[in-house]
Amino acid sequence: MSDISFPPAFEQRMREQLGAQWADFEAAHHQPSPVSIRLNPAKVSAPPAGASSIPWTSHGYYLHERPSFTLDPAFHAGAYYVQEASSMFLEQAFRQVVDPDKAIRVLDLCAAPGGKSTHLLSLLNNQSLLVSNEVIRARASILAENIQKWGHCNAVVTHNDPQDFQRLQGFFDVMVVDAPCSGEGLFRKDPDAMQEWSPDNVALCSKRQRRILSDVWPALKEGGVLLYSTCTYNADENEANLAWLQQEHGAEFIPLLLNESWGIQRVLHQNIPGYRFYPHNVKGEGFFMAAVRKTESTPLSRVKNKTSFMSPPKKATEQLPAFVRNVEEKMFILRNDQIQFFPKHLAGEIEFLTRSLYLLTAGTVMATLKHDKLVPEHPLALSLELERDNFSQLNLELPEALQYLRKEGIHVEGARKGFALMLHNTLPLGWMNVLDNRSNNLYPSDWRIRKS
Ligand SMILES: C[S@@+](CC[C@H](N)C(=O)[O-])C[C@H]1O[C@@H](n2cnc3c(N)ncnc32)[C@H](O)[C@@H]1O
Repeated sequence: MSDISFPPAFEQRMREQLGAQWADFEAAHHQPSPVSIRLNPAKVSAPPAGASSIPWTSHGYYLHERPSFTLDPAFHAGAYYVQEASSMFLEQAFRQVVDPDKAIRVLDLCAAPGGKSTHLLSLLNNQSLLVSNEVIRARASILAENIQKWGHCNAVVTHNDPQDFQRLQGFFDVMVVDAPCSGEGLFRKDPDAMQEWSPDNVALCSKRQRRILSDVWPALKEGGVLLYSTCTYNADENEANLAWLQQEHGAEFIPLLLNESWGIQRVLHQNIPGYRFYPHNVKGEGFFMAAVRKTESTPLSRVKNKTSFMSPPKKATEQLPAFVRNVEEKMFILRNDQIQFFPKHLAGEIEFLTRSLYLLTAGTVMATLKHDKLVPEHPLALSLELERDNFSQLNLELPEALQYLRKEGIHVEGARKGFALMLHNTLPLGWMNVLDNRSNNLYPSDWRIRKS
């Protein structure tokens, strides 16, 4: 049993906060963290052998041991996301407050590496739009990678400061703010996080969270819903921030229904309900979530239907049906020699975003244009919209699949000349370019497996 010594000020506060439950809380920190994944229901349906369901989410599973995810081709194919179980409670909040049939605009403000955004994509209907934002550049690239892997084309990845969203008055129906926090709920999983913890850091985080909330609040429409979460236990970063939001702006709190057996604690602060996850009561890490409805009147941004995107040249457009399903329902745009596509009905909204924010990706990055020819990009191989039957497909056994994912050379006997799709257990992994006497592995260098 490893010895855990909490920062003294943290321990003192938690002892007061938990009372008789303190001993159980401390004991939970001597237990291993549960390992959990969330399946991409658009790519796989069968749970892994021996896995057990996470009760508050439809596609989340606890694994009985931690496999090497890096050496599992399905992980690289976007078939699942490795995510901490408590965070998947987002699904409960979302399903309880959002009409599933309505086309809505959702912002995930602090989105990297993409756990909540990929989850939201599985919950949203095809008519809806997800704007997934990250303020730190390197993290925004990882976010874009994870969104592309998930395979949906109704997401935009932006790299902006929260205050930039003030340009989008009343634009969003739902906002998820999974705020940067002091991380008390991660002490079991990552004991090094305790080194960074201090009462001053909690105060700093709380101040920053208020600034983030007030920066982004104008972009939520009247009647819109904010889902606020952190992975920390203290009230200053959670319910006190929400009480502040209510005082400063018009907001009402939305109670969520809980199943008692889940072990989630309902907290009330000035009559404001929040939901707290403690590792001794819940099979997951520390987490907090609350749902808030905006009651303050807000002017609405005017989105025009007319767009001024650059279209691909005619010769390229003629080739699109060979690559993508239902091209008539999509808009294809040319951005820096790359063709990206998204649902046609979202064109006005995405144009509006392009004028107001810095977009890394708009929908799926499908191909690069080379002398009027389309060279497919990696995300197209993982896209749910790929016209798969138009390509040679080669199912690789595990050793070859790993060779492919390391970007090594592999034999592609029997594949037609041209771009061929590499698969493992029927899941697309990426492209090979098959030439007369050789073939080129087109797996992206940045994404390749480096582990032996
Ligand atoms: C808790 S993490 C988000 C995790 C993510 N929602 C997920 O489920 O994968 C918080 C994120 O906020 C970002 N962040 C840090 N400072 C920020 C700020 N001042 N404004 C907005 N986001 C910030 C961090 O880079 C980090 O990606």
